[in-house]
Amino acid sequence: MTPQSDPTVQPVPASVVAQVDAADTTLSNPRRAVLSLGSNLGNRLETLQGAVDALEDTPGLRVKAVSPVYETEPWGVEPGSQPSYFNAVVVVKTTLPPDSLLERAQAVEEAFHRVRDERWGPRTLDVDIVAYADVVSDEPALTLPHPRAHERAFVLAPWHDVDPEARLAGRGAVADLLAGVTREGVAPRADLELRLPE
Ligand SMILES: Nc1ncnc2c1ncn2[C@@H]1O[C@H](COP(=O)(O)OP(=O)(O)OP(=O)(O)O)[C@@H](O)[C@H]1O
Ligand SMILES: Nc1nc2c(c(=O)[nH]1)N=C(CO)CN2
Repeated sequence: MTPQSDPTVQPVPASVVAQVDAADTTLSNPRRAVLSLGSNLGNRLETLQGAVDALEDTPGLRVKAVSPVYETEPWGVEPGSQPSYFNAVVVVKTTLPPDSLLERAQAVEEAFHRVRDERWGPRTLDVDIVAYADVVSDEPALTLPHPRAHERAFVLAPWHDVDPEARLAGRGAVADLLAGVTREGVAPRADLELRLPE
C-alpha cells in the first residue's frame, strides 16, 4: 500500500518537511567541535597521538586540525602533587550529535585505561568537549561550552594556535580570553608533534 492510498497516513506538508530538515542539522551537516586532550600518566605523547587516531577512526567524525603540544602544570590541584600534563586541542567535523560525541570521547578515554577515582586526579587520558558548534547547554552530563574552558590556558593556548579567530559561545574571542589568563606553567613543546591522520 502506498502512503497515498492509506487513509490513515496524512501527507506531511512540504513546509513542515523543510522546517524539520532545517532543524535537523546534525544529520545532514557536519558540525565543528573542539576537543581538549590531556595526559599526565604513562607515555603522554603516544597516548595523545593514539587518541587523535582513535577519534579519526570514528564513523561520522573527521579530525581537521591538531594543535601543537604543550607541557602544562596540573591545574586545580596542589602544586607538585601530580606529574605535568601534555595537552593539545583537536578540531573535528562530525555528524554525531553532542551526546554521541561525548560517548565516543569517553570510550576513547577508556581504551587508554582511564580510571576515574578522584576529581582532577592524574589520568592517562582526558578528552573533554570544549565546544560543539555554537551549542550552549547547562546539562551536568554535557555542559557546553565546557564550563571551565574559558579559564584554562592549557585549552585556550593550543586552540588559539589552530584557530586564532575562534570564539567560545557566551564567553567571547579565544584571543581575548587567553589574554586574561596566566600562561605560567603552560609551555609549548616545539620539539614534539602530533600527526594529523591522513
Ligand atoms: N563538555 C564536557 N566534556 C566532557 N565531559 C563533560 C562535559 N560537560 C559535562 N561533562 C561530564 O563531566 C563528567 C566528568 O568528566 P571528567 O571525569 O572528564 O572530568 P574532569 O576531566 O576530571 O574535570 P573537568 O570537567 O574539570 O575537566 C563526565 O562524565 C561528563 O558527563
Ligand atoms: N594542566 C592540566 N591540568 C588539568 C587538566 C589538564 O588537562 N591539564 N585536566 C584536568 C581535568 O580535566 C584538571 N587539571
